[in-house]
Amino acid sequence: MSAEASSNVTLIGMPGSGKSTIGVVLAKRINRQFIDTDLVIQTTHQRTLQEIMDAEGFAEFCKLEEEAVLSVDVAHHVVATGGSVVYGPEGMEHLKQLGKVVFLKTGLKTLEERLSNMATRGIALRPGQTLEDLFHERNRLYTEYADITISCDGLNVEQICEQIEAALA
Ligand SMILES: Nc1ncnc2c1ncn2[C@@H]1O[C@H](COP(=O)(O)OP(=O)(O)O)[C@@H](O)[C@H]1O
Ligand SMILES: O=C(O)C1=C[C@@H](OP(=O)(O)O)[C@@H](O)[C@H](O)C1
Ligand SMILES: [Mg+2]
Repeated sequence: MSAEASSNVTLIGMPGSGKSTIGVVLAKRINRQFIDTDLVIQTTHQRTLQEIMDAEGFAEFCKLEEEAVLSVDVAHHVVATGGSVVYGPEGMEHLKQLGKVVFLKTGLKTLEERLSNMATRGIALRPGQTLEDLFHERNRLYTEYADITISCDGLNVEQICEQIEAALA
């Protein structure tokens, strides 16, 4: 990995774990640009994530998400991803090449409190899958891909940024 490429920091974790919120604050604090792959998908396809998910379904959404991730070619960025990014192994390999991958680990209770709008938030749930099922399935994948894991429960955005910065130093 080149020094230039390794300057990126990619945030992964469950929907509601704070990737988009923390990403932009972290970028400002450590003087990087910010990119959210959810917005790359939306602007590329000129549709909201929910519209894509409703029209195309889970498998196609994941394919479009991986394509969007593979199109990201940046340096000195904080990259916030969508929670389902870990279903795309090639996309994850690409993000690992671009820099450090940080897992924002958040407990199920915190996520349940934050994700009151599950039905409209465009979460890639398979038929019959609950948030708890998803939580267990995804946590294994996030852990596998993470270079750094931050336990976020009980911390505010600034405290999480401080922990990420300390782990990157
Ligand atoms: N550390 C935190 N403490 C309290 N609320 C948070 C924290 N991080 C994120 N949030 C809130 O949780 C919600 C989901 O955050 P978001 O950044 O959209 O998560 P993600 O991008 O991982 O889905 C938002 O309402 C955000 O304000
Ligand atoms: O985890 C998921 O299944 C998803 C999370 C969303 O992003 P956030 O993790 O930023 O909410 C978005 O990519 C899409 O709606 C699917
Ligand atoms: Mg987000």
